[in-house]
Amino acid sequence: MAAPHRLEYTGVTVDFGATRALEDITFAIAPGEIVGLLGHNGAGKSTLFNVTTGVIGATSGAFSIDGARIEKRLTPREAAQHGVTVIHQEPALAPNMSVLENLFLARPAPRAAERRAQARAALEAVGADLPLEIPVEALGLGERQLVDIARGMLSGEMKVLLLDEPTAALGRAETDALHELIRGFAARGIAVVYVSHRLPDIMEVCSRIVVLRGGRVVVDGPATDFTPAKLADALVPDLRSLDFTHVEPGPEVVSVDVPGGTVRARAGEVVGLFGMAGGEQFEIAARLAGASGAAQPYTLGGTAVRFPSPAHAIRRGVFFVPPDRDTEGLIASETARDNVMLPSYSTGGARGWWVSARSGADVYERARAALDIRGPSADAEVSQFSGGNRQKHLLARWLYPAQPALLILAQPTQGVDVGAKLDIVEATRDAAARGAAVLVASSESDEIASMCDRAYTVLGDRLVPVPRSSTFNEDLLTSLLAIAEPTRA
Ligand SMILES: Nc1ncnc2c1ncn2[C@@H]1O[C@H](COP(=O)(O)OP(=O)(O)OP(=O)(O)O)[C@@H](O)[C@H]1O
Repeated sequence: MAAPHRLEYTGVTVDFGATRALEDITFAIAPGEIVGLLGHNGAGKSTLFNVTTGVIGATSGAFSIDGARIEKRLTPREAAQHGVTVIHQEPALAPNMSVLENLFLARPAPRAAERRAQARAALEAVGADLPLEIPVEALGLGERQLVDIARGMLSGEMKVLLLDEPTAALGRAETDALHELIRGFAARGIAVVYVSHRLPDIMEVCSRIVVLRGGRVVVDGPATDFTPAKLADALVPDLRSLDFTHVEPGPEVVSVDVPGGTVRARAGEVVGLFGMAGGEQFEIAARLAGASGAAQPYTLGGTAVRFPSPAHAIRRGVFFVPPDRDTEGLIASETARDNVMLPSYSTGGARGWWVSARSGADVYERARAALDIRGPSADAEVSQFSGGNRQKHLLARWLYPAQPALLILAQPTQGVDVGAKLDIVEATRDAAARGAAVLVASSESDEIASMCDRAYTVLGDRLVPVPRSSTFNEDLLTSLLAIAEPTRA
């Protein structure tokens, strides 16, 4: 008789009130398979993971692990005991506790010597030779993810590994290392489900592709059947092209001296700030918006400014979308509409923005249509929207209620699906066409290339202007390598 499937879903359906997030999900994964789970924002990927890890219960249907059928909702701990491990983009670890303490957090710990031996074995299994006593906050993101995976290994035999956008914030080398580790796990018979909006990552490691749309499985086949274009088409059948028109730039809006040179942007321009993952470009972005400890003096619309807080910057039309959407941007318990309209309610009237002439509801609906936001109604809590649709709310807040003078976006299209990327690029180009200067800070060269008129590459005390060209994406990477080389030597 054939070995049972490692993981099998049979008729899993999940309703959130009137929203059906998953409908009759039925598919099985063999030991050693690496399945790429794809779908646009709100398609149901996180919901399926949450059912599998016991975060939520299915409305109907069940799943089984190694043939053992699981009908009722497990606690997350029971799910771990069944061999289910999940890795998120940002690992859920206690930052100021040590590696060792984190490994045994919320689980029965053996005696000290045994604990250390088990910890070492688990870290070795994930290829992480880390000191046990160092606080987790001292580690890089890639290393923190490895600690998280090692934690999963301590629960017993790992049977199923769920990866939820694990590489979204990783650099190339860390991504390669993680992929190698995933392949190793698969070779040992673990079933892997890999969620990512980065199609090249999926194509690189997955042996099979499952696409969700509207909570249902719409495509299921071997990865070799797909080209990137075919995949994009399966995800968003009516994908438009990424072209945009450049407007003739107006007067200079911003000029700021940073180590290595001066960053300038004119009205109508979208200018990239490109660098390493977690690099200086994000600090520059936050400083301009008053969102960093050190207030940065610079020239805005011809006058010298220095914003001690985001509120000061907002009053001058400097809007900032930070990279970490959920913790820095949105208020989970407020409605979707209020999350978009909130800053305008407090300051809009005084400045006579057009928001004051219309009701907030109109503005919200306009933003929602322009960004193609999908999910529950405007009155639902924003936490009920999927990750990508939450992100669109944050962008909507700064793009629609008021016209920005300077719009600063950090990784605006990270974690959103291919269709949503286009919506965001269009909305950003539109803000520029209406007269804003836009700065886009990113560590993804293709994100910069998809929306910017030109860019600066920043690293350490170096700043290199990169003009747009037909090889813009490669030029960005080359410029980063060129300034990174001497510092490595
Ligand atoms: N707590 C909740 N309450 C109500 N609706 C929810 C809740 N969580 C998710 N949903 C809805 O379930 C659907 C599926 O969302 P899910 O988060 O699974 O999507 P996803 O595929 O992971 O999307 P993304 O790529 O944007 O993270 C969406 O319509 C979402 O609005």
